[in-house]
Amino acid sequence: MIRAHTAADVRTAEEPLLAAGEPLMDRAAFALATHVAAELRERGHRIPGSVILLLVGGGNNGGDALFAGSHLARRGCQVHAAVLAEHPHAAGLAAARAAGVRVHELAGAPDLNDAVTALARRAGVWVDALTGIGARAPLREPLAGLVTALAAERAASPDEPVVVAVDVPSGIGVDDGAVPGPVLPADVTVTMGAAKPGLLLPPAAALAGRVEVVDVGLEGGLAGQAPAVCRLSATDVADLWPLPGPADHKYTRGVLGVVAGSQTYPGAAVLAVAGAVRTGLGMVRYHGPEIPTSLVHARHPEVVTAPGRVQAWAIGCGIDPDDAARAQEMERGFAAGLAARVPVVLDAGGLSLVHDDAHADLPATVVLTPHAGELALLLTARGEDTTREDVDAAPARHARLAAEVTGATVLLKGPTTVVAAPDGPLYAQADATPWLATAGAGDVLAGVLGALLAGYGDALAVYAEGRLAGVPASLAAAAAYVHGRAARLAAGQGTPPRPRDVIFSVRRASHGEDDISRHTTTGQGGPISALDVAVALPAAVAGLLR
Ligand SMILES: NC(=O)C1=CN([C@@H]2O[C@H](COP(=O)(O)OP(=O)(O)OC[C@H]3O[C@@H](n4cnc5c(N)ncnc54)[C@H](O)[C@@H]3O)[C@@H](O)[C@H]2O)[C@@H](O)CC1
Ligand SMILES: Nc1ncnc2c1ncn2[C@@H]1O[C@H](COP(=O)(O)OP(=O)(O)O)[C@@H](O)[C@H]1O
Ligand SMILES: [K+]
Repeated sequence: MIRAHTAADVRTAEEPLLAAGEPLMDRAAFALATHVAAELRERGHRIPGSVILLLVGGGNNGGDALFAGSHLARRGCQVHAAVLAEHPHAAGLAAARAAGVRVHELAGAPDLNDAVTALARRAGVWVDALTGIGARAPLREPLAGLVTALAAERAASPDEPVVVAVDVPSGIGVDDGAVPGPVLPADVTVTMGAAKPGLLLPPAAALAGRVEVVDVGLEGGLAGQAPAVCRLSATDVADLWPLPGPADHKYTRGVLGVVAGSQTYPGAAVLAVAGAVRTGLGMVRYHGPEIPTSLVHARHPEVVTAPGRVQAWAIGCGIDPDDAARAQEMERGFAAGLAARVPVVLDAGGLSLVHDDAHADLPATVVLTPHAGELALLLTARGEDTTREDVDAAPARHARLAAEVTGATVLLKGPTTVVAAPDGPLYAQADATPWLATAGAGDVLAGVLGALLAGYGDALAVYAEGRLAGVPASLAAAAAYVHGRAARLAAGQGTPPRPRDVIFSVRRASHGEDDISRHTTTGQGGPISALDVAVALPAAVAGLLR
């Protein structure tokens, strides 16, 4: 699991170490230099003679780059430092000069953008060390204008330089993932001590490139702090997965009640049921009129239509809340779920059930699965005027707000899926492929999540605040992971990039045991339908449990 910590938590963890004289910046700078060298090698460049430009701001972030630059200069690189602050890190500057880094003091220069762009054109690597966790986004002028000019220069240059961001791409919202102003997109972000929320959360995460976490010795200090944002990896999801044992039967494995599909959208019933059945569970009880039912049976003869006890509900895919008969069935299912205190997934039309505040204080075992447009409608209906654009600009904040307003867990769909409960960490899962942006994919996800929740059976039925707090959110994140993994398999792209807690450690580097392994990706893949995703689910789960 990747655990991201806020800037404040990182500072709290740093304090005692700095007071004890631990050389945190030396470790950060050494690892940064090692990563820059690795990027050069990976692209087939020799390290001696490579031209590197450091973009140096006035804080310790700039200090990291100056010390790293001195290591690289000693290894024969031609290192230029564009120093953009009046008072850069003094010891870093001295070390850089002593090692032969060419220092260009450009703070206040009238032709700043031109001067830096001219240096940038000659460099194969740009190191973005303008600001780190000490800055509040957006970047102020003149840095904002400079970053805009550099981003344009990079996009226009035939041999795109490698951009390595130090700790975070300068200008992102470190704690909330906002992008309120210009940011230079990075290929790699080398982040110190722990990932930061903005490196996992959309929209900023898309500007960070690959994230490498450097072990500077903060783990002990951070262990006591709850992470702000988590990302599950295959191992975490495997640990959460309900495995059938020899004594299990269909009722102990979990039964899911599904209210999905309508005359108008019959396919949604088939897709939600396919998602559930192929995720694995004891039984699906499907509730619907003749038309979706016959289609569901044609594809899934194992589905039962007799009413009876269930361990979870999935309600709303392919249902228009204005369809009075179907709306009534959704309400009946929801009321039954709440009365029995079993988990309920509300998707698509089912979200209208929580548009008014009749259900003000839902348990976190109710999981809402809106996309950005549906979340905006829900929040607006609950008195928080919100547009789809607002949600896209700050997905995590709006998912959390909806969780607070309703009490439910909220899984917000999108290129990165964000899960928020009223408290506890956020989850940000980026395991899918843009091929998944296709009609019906959300119906499959509702089935996956319903099956997973049903698989926890009565353990979640008695969920209160205690031992299982946070479990619905982690299961929602697990469902997003498996859904994304199935989409990648279906598209022929292999398994999701493997996130690692510590991708690179200083200790390993100094022993020469370079442990950087590469992502398991197989090309661009090809188009998929929602049904293809459902079909790939058993293989996605099996691959996970290997
Ligand atoms: N405390 C330490 O010893 C360590 C710190 N580390 C590095 O230090 C960084 C934090 O350093 P600092 O606390 O000095 O802060 P930063 O270096 O993140 O930022 C401070 C600088 O940015 C400027 N600034 C702030 N907001 C701005 C804005 N909106 N627009 C333009 N300029 C702005 C400030 O005037 C100041 O010059 C981390 O991100 C990390 O890179 C690492 O070296 C690990 C050890
Ligand atoms: N660009 C993207 N990259 C990866 N996954 C995406 C992207 N866009 C959408 N998705 C995923 O595709 C699914 C679409 O669901 P949804 O919008 O509910 O579609 P539908 O209502 O047609 O089923 C969600 O799981 C979402 O997270
Ligand atoms: K930076």
